[in-house]
Amino acid sequence: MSTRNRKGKRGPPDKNGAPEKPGPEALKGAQSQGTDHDMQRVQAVTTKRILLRVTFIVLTLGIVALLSSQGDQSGLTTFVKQDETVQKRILNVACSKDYKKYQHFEGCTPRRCGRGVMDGLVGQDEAGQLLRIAKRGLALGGSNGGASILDLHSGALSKGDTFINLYEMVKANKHKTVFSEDDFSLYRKVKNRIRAAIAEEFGIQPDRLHLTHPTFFSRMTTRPAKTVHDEYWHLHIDKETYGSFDYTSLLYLSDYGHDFTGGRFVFVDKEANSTVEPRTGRVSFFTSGSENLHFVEKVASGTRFAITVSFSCDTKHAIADPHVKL
Ligand SMILES: O=C(O)CCC(=O)C(=O)O
Ligand SMILES: [Fe+2]
Repeated sequence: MSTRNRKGKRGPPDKNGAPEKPGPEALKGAQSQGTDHDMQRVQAVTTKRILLRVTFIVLTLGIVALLSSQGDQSGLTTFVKQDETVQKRILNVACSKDYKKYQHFEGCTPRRCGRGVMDGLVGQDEAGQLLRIAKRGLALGGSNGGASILDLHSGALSKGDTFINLYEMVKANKHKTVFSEDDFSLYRKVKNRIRAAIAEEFGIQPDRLHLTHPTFFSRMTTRPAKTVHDEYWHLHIDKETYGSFDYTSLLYLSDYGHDFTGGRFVFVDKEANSTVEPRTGRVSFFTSGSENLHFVEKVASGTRFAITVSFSCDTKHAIADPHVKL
């Protein structure tokens, strides 16, 4: 806005309607008085504008920083990042109403629901050894599509477009056993540690939690799916998908952003989805009802290894620890 225009409009009209012409001295004084006054107004308005702009910029930057620290524009937040180490991070979530329709096992069925991540539970050397076990077993089979599994308990192994039984194949081919008692002993030790951590978190006696089927190693790649078994990325509820699950845990054997991209675990919540970024040795666990609806993103590059270790409150669904099959 120009001060000259405002000044022109404000001058009183003379009798002819023309603005009165003040004398030179008056004009000088009036001009200098008007100029000082106007200068002060201009400065005040300019200062106010600068302050408003600075406030606006600071607020905008603050909001952008807050949003980027919490998630991206798609409403995705990160529960645990790959490059952080968490002793234990817990989020309590309200148990779904679905529990009413399931059989209740007092002292075991979740009364409190939630999810948690622990990085210190399984050592890097243990995770490395478990990865070698997974690779050794999966090398004897492997899906034609992007998802292969190996179940140490039953011997189920993806092969081509179907599954074979690794233990039967080994027996039929008169191979030496693929896994040693040390391998199984490590597997049991790690499984029991995960079980104890879940039991402690949810206030359950560990022996009330029974290992259940399916408990398996998984290998996920970028290969296109050949059968439905390769479609690991679907949204699901473990309790609905697997029936026997009450508490699910995942032990990651590879690193998001290093060994593979994509492949993050995603909890689907009302407000915003939240991811667990796999990290070698990281244990993620949660109650298996619809309060923990989830999916795994498609792997975009590399290979992702994990173990799904699942527990049931129902003794009918208990499976035995794996041993060397002779
Ligand atoms: O591997 C994962 O991160 C999750 C797998 C999963 O959702 C499942 O096995 O039910
Ligand atoms: Fe699942």
